[in-house]
Amino acid sequence: MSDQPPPLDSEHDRDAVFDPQGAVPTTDYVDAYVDTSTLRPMINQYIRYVKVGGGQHGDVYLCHQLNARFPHGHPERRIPVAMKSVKRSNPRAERYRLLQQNRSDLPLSSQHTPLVDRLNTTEAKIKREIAIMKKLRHPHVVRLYEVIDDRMKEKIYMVMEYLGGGEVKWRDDQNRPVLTVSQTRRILRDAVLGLEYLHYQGIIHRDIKPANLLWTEDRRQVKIGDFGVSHFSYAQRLAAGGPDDPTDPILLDESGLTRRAGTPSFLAPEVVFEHTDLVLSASPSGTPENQGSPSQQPPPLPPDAERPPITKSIDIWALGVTLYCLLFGTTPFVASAAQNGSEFSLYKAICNQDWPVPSTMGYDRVPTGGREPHPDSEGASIIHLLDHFLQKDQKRRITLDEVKRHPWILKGLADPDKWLQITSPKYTKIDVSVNETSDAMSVVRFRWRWGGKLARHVSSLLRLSGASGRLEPPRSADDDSGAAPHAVVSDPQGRRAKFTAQGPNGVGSTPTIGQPKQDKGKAKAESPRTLKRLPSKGTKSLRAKSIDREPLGARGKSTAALEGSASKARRGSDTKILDRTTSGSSSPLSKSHGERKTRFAGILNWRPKKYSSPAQAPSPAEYIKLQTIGTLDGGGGNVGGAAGSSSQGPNTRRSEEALRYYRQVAEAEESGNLTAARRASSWGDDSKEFTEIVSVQSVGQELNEHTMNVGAGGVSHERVMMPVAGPSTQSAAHQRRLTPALTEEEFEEDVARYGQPVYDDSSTIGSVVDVDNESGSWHRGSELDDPLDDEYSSEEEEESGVMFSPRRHANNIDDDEGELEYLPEQ
Ligand SMILES: Nc1ncnc2c1ncn2[C@@H]1O[C@H](COP(=O)(O)OP(=O)(O)OP(=O)(O)O)[C@@H](O)[C@H]1O
Repeated sequence: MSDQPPPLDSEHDRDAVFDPQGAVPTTDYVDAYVDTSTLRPMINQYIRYVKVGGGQHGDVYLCHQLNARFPHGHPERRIPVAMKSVKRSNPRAERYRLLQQNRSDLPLSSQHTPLVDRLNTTEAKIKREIAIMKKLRHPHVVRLYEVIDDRMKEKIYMVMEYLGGGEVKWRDDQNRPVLTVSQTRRILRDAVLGLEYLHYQGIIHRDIKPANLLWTEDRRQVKIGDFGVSHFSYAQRLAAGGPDDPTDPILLDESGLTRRAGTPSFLAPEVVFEHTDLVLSASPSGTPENQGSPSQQPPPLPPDAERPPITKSIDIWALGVTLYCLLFGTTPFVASAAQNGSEFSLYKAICNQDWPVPSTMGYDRVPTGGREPHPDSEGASIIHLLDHFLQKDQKRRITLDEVKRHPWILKGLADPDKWLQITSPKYTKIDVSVNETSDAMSVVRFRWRWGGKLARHVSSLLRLSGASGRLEPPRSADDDSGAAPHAVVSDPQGRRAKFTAQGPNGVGSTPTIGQPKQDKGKAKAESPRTLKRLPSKGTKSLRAKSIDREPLGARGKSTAALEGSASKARRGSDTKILDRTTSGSSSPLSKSHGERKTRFAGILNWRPKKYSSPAQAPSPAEYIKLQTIGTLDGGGGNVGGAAGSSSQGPNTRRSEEALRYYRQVAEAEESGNLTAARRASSWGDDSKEFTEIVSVQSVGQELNEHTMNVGAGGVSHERVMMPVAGPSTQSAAHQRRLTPALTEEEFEEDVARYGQPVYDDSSTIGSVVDVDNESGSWHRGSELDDPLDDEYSSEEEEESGVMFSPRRHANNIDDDEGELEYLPEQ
């Protein structure tokens, strides 16, 4: 395997990686339609399918990005993405915030009130999450592709890489581990790499836990997601060797770090420092002799005791807790039942107690040897690592670099030195300045104009009749021929309009690596008539006039200003703590293309030909292959692992259920498509290896938990499919087979009520208390919204100003009143 894999940008290169270059674009309009082929709702170029997750601020949907530039059947014509829709204002969160502010015993000192919280909106928090995600580009970090932010709408949409495997599940309903030790090691490796990259970028995640590690669809890799409470530290970025580049000022507000956020069982001792006992503070190693027992409570710290700084080390602690969870099926520290499972008793335990060592670890029940394992045993190695992870004194806690070099982590890797070299975050550095971000704005759009009133009327008729993608007879899911109503092509220099004919389906707003340059011309040629047509007489845009274009400069500025920051408020749950379940509860074209290429030359390994220093930079294939080698080693395949067993633990699976739900249809209609995104994340662009790994799978094999849960880096015994159609064709029996996580009663009830199974989940819990104002309360995250929320006719979306209307197809544009309108450059 050569260091420099072949270039990826030959036309229709099936191994091209879906890895949009440049800044994440912000699209400043929302056009909502009903896709007439699938009767699914569409937002811009995205067809929305099922809800795969719900969080504090919004829901996450599986969507397909249509890319009409590719022919029917092309694997990249429809790329699965995850779309998180979040409301700008969350009345409940706002009420809670106001309540906090109004409570006289809960003064929020301005000193500790982050800038974004002074801005005081849910929107600011979302903006912060977006601003952070925009900076991230790593194989083990969930990627943000596009932000759809129409200021006239109530919701902001974040289009992300779709992780079809769902959250990492780590225990069954009996609190037994469901992952093998080998699988656990591979998950940890992935998480360490992702986290190392985050820290290198100056980002503290603050909510590392299994539920925020998402599986790729094939369960070979995990990626870190959910940056809702993450914190960007410019100081840390510089300390990590990062460049002194201009960045979003709102992200520079360091005060947010003093506010507690995260999930209680995963909070580091320094975060809940005030619960530390005096004895421990005198000898902060956290050794067993420092344990505090309820009967012999050592005195608490004096009030003026100095709080340790909150650093990236809190993520390392949380990763250690995560490792413990995966190995043992329980959290290392639990709230005391004697104290009614109060959160304070949990914090006491975190700060003062040692953690127990169960006799076996993993689904495969590997003996640990307890606290005194045989020195040569795997148990000894793991307990040693855990000891260093769960070091209460942050100064003595292990660093990620040390974790990577730990013998257990390196175990089985074919070439550990090489692995260490190529996974260094210095190869994955990315710098996206504010200017670049704001530059990635729409300058040209085409408007699909046709009977707005009629569209709304039809839409409402559809709603009244209860028609929906979910309940309607099946349509050809790939019958999406073409252009959706609008196209946005960024022109960061704001000089000229760029024409595309494919509308929002095109890559104008989400470019694709490997996209031949000729495509633009080709696209023009495909529908030249469209571009020349004049606006239709007497027709109305479905979009509000007020979102018409504004001067580029103004828009760019406003976007920059919008890049808010916020530490995401989290909600906690005493109940969760009591139940020991807290842990699991839970395109951009800008600047010149050449310049962009250069700027991103050092990013990852996807485009090796652009490395300035080939001798240093590993090739994508090398990176991936080594990863694969490392994860196929030493019992690594572990197909026998029980990851994500059928038991319905506190973490339910939505993404993977949704995926499996579609899989059968995919088999019927598409031949094993594997998105480039997935190839990128799993195998890179080495087509040979990809073929070797994927093509051996037995297509007709029955799906089951066993084969679906091979673990990070394991060998999938399933053919990897794209979800391509709605679930409506499935019989109840078929659905039952695909939803093992549901009980019989749940299944029947769901089918009776909704016509299909509905998946359950719960939100992350966390805190919005200021660490200096401990009396803040905890409360549970909201449950998922109405399971029918993914209907395009939802009241909520009407309230939000999103009206789905029937969408027309590009190949029908000559039929009647349909027109494309080109809005010229101002
Ligand atoms: N990119 C993705 N691909 C697939 N599923 C996803 C993706 N992102 C999120 N999900 C699913 O949606 C759920 C909620 O997403 P996320 O955690 O980002 O929302 P949130 O509002 O921050 O939630 P929380 O309140 O738990 O923090 C996740 O637990 C996961 O199951």
